[in-house]
Amino acid sequence: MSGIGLRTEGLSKQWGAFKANSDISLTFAPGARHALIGPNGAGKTTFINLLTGAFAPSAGRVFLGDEDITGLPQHMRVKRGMTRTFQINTLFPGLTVLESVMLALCERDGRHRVWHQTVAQQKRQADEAMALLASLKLERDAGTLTRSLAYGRQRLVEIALGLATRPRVLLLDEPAAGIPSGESAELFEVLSALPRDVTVLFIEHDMGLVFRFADRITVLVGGKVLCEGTPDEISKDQRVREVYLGEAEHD
Ligand SMILES: Nc1ncnc2c1ncn2[C@@H]1O[C@H](COP(=O)(O)OP(=O)(O)OP(=O)(O)O)[C@@H](O)[C@H]1O
Repeated sequence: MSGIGLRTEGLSKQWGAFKANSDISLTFAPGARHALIGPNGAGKTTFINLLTGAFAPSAGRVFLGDEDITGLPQHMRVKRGMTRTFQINTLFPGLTVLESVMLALCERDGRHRVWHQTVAQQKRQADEAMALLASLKLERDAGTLTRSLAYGRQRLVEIALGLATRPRVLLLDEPAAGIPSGESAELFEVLSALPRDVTVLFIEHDMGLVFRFADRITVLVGGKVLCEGTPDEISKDQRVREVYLGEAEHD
């Protein structure tokens, strides 16, 4: 499948009088590695929740390619090619890495309620799962229980489960949260090597990783877009330095 863009128009989320997202209009180009940054409470996770359909917007629209998906439930958005990972670990601890990915493939193919599969089907699925694990440099962990993996590798397995849905847009909410810094760079190396037909939007607090791996950056502050641009433009933007990067002491 080819890459697909994502666009929002006037997206807003309000709880009572509190505006967590205000009038956000953004475009994420097909194949982009787009970072969403901003101080704590800026509304980044809320925005992702509006994209995935976990929250209904108070106003505004979401487009996947040319299709208006604002009214679609979450599982239909996954079917259309939009997948997310979470800040928290959501793995089955008692399954091996390979079993976990094969389960995700079964689910994708609608075979999770079928008790019988032919040997040929199983083989195809195992081959696909192993290829996916290889693309994330996880093949040597295929037979390991997910609970026995180092945390950084567990996060990679989560990304493998997301990729098993064959996303065209992958939304990552702090994929490196809780990972030691050496391992988080490795995780981002793997992510940046994903095929360009997957559009990646990620939330990340580590400015080193953001500036190394993003080709576009959007800065959210107080639920609004402060600015958007290339890493070079963002690093030179005086407003960003004052509001956000000053805090993170990025140079
Ligand atoms: N379900 C909810 N009901 C009410 N307020 C909420 C809800 N979810 C989030 N908020 C509020 O919206 C604001 C934005 O939260 P959000 O989690 O989107 O920020 P964030 O930029 O992702 O922050 P962080 O970087 O700390 O994860 C916060 O003040 C939060 O308390």
